[in-house]
Amino acid sequence: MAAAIKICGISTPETLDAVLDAQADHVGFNFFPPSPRHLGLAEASALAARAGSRISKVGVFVDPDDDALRDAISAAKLDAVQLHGDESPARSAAVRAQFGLPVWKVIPVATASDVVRAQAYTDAADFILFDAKTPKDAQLPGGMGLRFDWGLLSGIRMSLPWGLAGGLSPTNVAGAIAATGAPLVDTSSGVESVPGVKDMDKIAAFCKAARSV
Ligand SMILES: O=C(O)c1ccccc1NCC(=O)[C@H](O)[C@H](O)COP(=O)(O)O
Repeated sequence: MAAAIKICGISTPETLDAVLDAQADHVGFNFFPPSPRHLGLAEASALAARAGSRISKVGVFVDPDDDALRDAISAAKLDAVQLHGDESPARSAAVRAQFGLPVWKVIPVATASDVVRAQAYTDAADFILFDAKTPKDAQLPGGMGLRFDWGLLSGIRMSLPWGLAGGLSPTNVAGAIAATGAPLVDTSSGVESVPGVKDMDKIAAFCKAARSV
């Protein structure tokens, strides 16, 4: 079965349309203010209205408080919440219980022990997204175009559904799926011309390449 596709960090109507035209499965809306892909509530609301129910809308957050989650979920009619910070299993479970949406917990990966850590979220999240661990002094915890050693996922047995992120692009996504068996792939900077500016041709090329495996 083809890997599902999430295009993250969409911030304009035109690039949202490219994602819809390419029939990606999920679109990511970023609610982390320091990100170049960050959306205000009014922008997110307008994009969500344009997308309607044609695609699953995933909100990306970094250690959000409940007010931030409530406002974004309501404005963007989110279908899932992606927790991309240091959220513990208890916090992840609390978000899920309070807001009644599936929680995607991001596990930053640099070593084999990071992959093992995902098991702690078995009863606290609905989906695990493995992403490259960014350096301690990095500006962002994601969306940096960094990849990790995909070999760390070799033979992986997960109790939760999972996906792969980190440095994926139209040129390497097919190889990434072939190497890891990832059931979902996620990209942000790999389909951009400069940070925060999505490229419609790259979005189409990414989706085509992901489906070629
Ligand atoms: O994209 C961002 O700016 C961002 C900022 C803070 C937390 C997460 C962020 N992105 C989340 C994603 O799901 C990205 O798609 C994922 O990190 C992969 O990014 P990239 O390596 O650029 O493809």
